[in-house]
Amino acid sequence: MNAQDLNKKKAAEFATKYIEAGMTVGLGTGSTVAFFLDALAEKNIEFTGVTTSNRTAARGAELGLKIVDVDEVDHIDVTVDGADQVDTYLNGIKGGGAALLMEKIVAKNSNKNIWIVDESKVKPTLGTFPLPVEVVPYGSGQLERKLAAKGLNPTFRMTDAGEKLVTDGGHYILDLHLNGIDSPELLSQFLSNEIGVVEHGLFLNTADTVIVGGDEIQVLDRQH
Ligand SMILES: O=C[C@H](O)[C@H](O)[C@H](O)COP(=O)(O)O
Repeated sequence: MNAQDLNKKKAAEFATKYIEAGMTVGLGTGSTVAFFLDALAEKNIEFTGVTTSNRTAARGAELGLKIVDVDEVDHIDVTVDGADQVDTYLNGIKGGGAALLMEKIVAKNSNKNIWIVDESKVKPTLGTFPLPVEVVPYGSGQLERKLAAKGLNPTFRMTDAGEKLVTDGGHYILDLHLNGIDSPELLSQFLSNEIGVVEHGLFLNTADTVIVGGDEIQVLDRQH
């Protein structure tokens, strides 16, 4: 296992401390969350897991975990998810695995959000990781041109087969290749107001705690 994966695994294993029997737990998506699912299965406690993607639902089922959809629960105690980049205010970019829409819905319905990342993902400012924007297929070419004219350097996310990637929700992803984001709040507002944008990967004021895997584990808590 390479150093980055080892650090993801360390953060994921540490996060299981926050999960108690009987809880309803939002389960994010991605390679770091995959380590978390393994560690949770090993912990062998009863809990209800709320999925954020077909991938997480399938892996959870393979591990014998109880997995339900978000509308089947009346609350979510805590959600554990990965992130692609996290800044010093604990804002982040998510969606590298194309699961941002369901992840944001689950996060916004959770009492607490914990992110698990390896140390290479913590940056002073956001934006060197391409920002995913989930868009309705109809008119997405027009939207791409509009975002390009704004200097936001969009590209459609493609599959290995050379097709436009389709998310679990049936949408496309436009990745914005930015050179840093001066104001995440303004960009978030701008994107949210564009017709055809379903959701974007800026997760602002969402994470309560970020667990950073490195030589040592760092636990960063949001200052409310
Ligand atoms: O859409 C995917 C998610 O936002 C992931 O949590 C994020 O991309 C981090 O993924 P990974 O743990 O594989 O680096």
